[in-house]
This record gives sequence, C-alpha cells and structure tokens, in this order.
Amino acid sequence: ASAPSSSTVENGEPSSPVEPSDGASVVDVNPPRGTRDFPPEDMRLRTWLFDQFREVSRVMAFEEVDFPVLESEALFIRKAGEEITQQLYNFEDKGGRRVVLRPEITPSLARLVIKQGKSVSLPLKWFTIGQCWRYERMTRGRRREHYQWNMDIFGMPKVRAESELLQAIILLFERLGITSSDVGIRVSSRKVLQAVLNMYSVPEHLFTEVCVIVDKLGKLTREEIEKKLVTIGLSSEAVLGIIEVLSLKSLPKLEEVLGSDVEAVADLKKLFSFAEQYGYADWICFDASVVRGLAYYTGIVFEAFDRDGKLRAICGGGRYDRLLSTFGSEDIPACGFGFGDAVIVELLKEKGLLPDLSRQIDDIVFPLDEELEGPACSVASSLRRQGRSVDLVEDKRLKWVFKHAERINAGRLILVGKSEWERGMVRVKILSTREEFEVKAGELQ
Ligand SMILES: Nc1ccc(Br)nc1
Repeated sequence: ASAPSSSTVENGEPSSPVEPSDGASVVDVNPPRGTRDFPPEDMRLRTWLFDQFREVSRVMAFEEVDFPVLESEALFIRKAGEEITQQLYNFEDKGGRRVVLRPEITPSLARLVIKQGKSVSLPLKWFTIGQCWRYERMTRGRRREHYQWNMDIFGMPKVRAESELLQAIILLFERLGITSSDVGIRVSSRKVLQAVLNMYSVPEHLFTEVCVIVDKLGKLTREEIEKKLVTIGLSSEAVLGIIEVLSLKSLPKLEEVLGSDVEAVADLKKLFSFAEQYGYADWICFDASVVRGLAYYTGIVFEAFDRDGKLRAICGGGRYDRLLSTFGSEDIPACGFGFGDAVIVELLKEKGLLPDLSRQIDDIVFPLDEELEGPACSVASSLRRQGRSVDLVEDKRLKWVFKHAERINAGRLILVGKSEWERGMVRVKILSTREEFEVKAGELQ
C-alpha cells in the first residue's frame, strides 16, 4: 500500500505517515473510512452494552442466532426508494456473484426462517447482535458500519408480539439507568396510513412508496414531502388528508377520524391497554407521524427517541407480515426491531450514565529474579486453573510492577523470591490494604 499523502484525512483524523528511510511504504494505520477500531477501553464499553442486550434477550426467552455479514445482493433489492437500499455496500465477488455487506439483519432472519421451513415451531423468538454496513458518500462524514441488536418474533399475528418487543426495549433502557423522563417510544401503525389512502382511493401499489416518503417528515420540509407525494400521483386532497391524519397524537382523535372499526385503531387500543398491564405505559405514546423508513413494514411501527430531541432515533421496529412472500415463500406474520450501538452511547454520555469499566485483574505474579521465572510460571498457572485472572510479569523493575498493578487494578501482587521459594513459600501483597504475608505456594488460592 502506498503511504497516504500527508494531507489525507481518514475518519476525520489526519493520518501522518512517517516517510521511512529505506523507501518502503507505510500503511495508513487508520481503519477504513467510516469504520471504527475498538481498543480495549472502547471494547469494554461495547462488551458491557452487548451484555445488556443479551441479558434482556435472555429474560425475554429469545434464542440467539447469527448470520454472515456477507449476503446475496438479491436479498436487499427493493424498489421503494429507501435510503438503506440506495446505500448498499455491494460488489461482485471473484466468482462473479453480486453480494453485499448487509445493511440490516431482518432479511437474513427471514431467509433462515424460510430455510428452516417446517422444522421451526412457531412462534419463534430470535435475537442477534451484528455489524451492519452502508456505503455512504463520505461527504456527510457519517459512519459506514454499526452494530445492531435485533429481536424478532415470527408466527405471532396479534399485537402481543409488539408489546413483547416494547417490553424488551424498555427493560434495556431501565438496565442502563435511562428513565421514561429521558426517553419515549412513539407508536403508530402503517394501517393508519393505509386507511387514509383507502379514504382517497389511492392505488394499493403506491402504499410502500408513500410510507418511505412520509417517513422523511421532519427530515424534509412539508413542501418537499407534498411535492414527492404529488409526483408519484397522489391528489392534493389525498396529500392534505395524509398530512392532517399523520399530525394526530391522540388515539381518541384518530378513532374520531377513522372510526373505531378500523384495524389500526383496534390494534393500537389493544397495545396501549397491554402497556398498562406490563407497567410501561408511561414510556409509550401514540404519534401517527411514525411510519419508519423500511419498505416491508405492514402494521404497528415504533421508534424510541430522546425527549431532549438532541439525537436521532435510538431504535425502531415494527410488524412485517408480508416479507417472506417477497422472497417467494409462504408468509409468516413477523415483527422486530433494530437497536444500534451508537446513538445509545451518545445518550448515555449525555445523561452521565456511562459505567466505570476500568480493567480488573485478580493477581500479578512477579519473579524477583531471573532464576525464579520458572516457579513464577507454575504459580501463575495454578492460579489460572482456579479461574483467577493472572498477569505474569517479567523483566521489569519492582517499581514498574507496583505502578502496573495500580494501572490494571490488580487485587494482589504475588512475589516469587529466592529465600521464600526455597521454603516453599511466596509473598502476597493485598494492594488495597497493603497487607503482606507469606503463603505456601501449593496452597495459594
Ligand atoms: N443500515 C445502516 C447500516 C450502517 C449504518 Br452506520 N447505519 C445504518
């Protein structure tokens, strides 16, 4: 690789290669544009966050699954103009196959459910945490990868599934110390939009496109949205009707406009009554403007937001009852959500909720001179076999070892010295109390 020019800016960081004397080239040590390294401190935070995802998935009785990050491009070819399909990280592999770094997880889940066929008993509740990609022109300087926690339920046609997923999200927030004063979850249903389109006799085949356009409310101006809707063939009455209904934030008002026999109203009323039973009603609110931007949603949709309005959506999801038939299979009702690893960390920083995750090691074992390196290995090995984390240190001055012990929050310093070893003993220092004593090497625990 050629040494990048000194003016190259990668990930916003100037990469400053040193021109080596022998003329060899130096690789750019930054990760590829839009991607992140996870050095130990960042990795501890990521592992902690993923452990919270896993613990919530466990208490919700979901099973973990996983998929290749690389998928066939065909899984993501959709014609609804979604951002996600316009930013596919796609390429042709050496076998001439059209492949992508997956932009989302749901199509892989659907693929596996289809592949498993009759062998899966429904309902199935699966979760995964996986890296997702997009090829975004770096002009916007946004990331090209993030990790997403996904939870999906297949084979549960009623809104119980959505209420289960909402509980999972709220349990996660509670585990992180986030309250319903910090975060809310906007809930609506695409059937609201469907009912409005029916009122104005908008052809069914425009439904998905209308959803993708309306999802841009808040990102595009109202005029731009109206223009896009008219461009795809909606009458100005239909456009005004859509904008009016989607501005509703009261379920009773929605019932007044659409009538109580509309499925959307019945679903939402049931969901909000379940919320009372689950005990999370103060977390959720009806907001008809929520449609989410993925083409395949067919029913209830939801997204979590920070009430200060400083951040992008924290997570989002919804029902997608007709995704499998787009892959040529029999439909199975499904719903799920995706929860990214980036916005939530920004929120935790905002709220001062980042956990203290400093490194913790049980023991440092240190031979006081070279001839004791062997005994030090056997002491370290015995402690490790007991499950203790042991940092075996050599070729250092004792002063460095004490500083190192502080740096890695070691519990004990085990010193292997000549005179003690000859008596079958080692010296133990408890670093928190400075207490020091000798222990038989064979009885060290
Ligand atoms: N879908 C997607 C993938 C990667 C990132 Br970063 N954001 C969204």
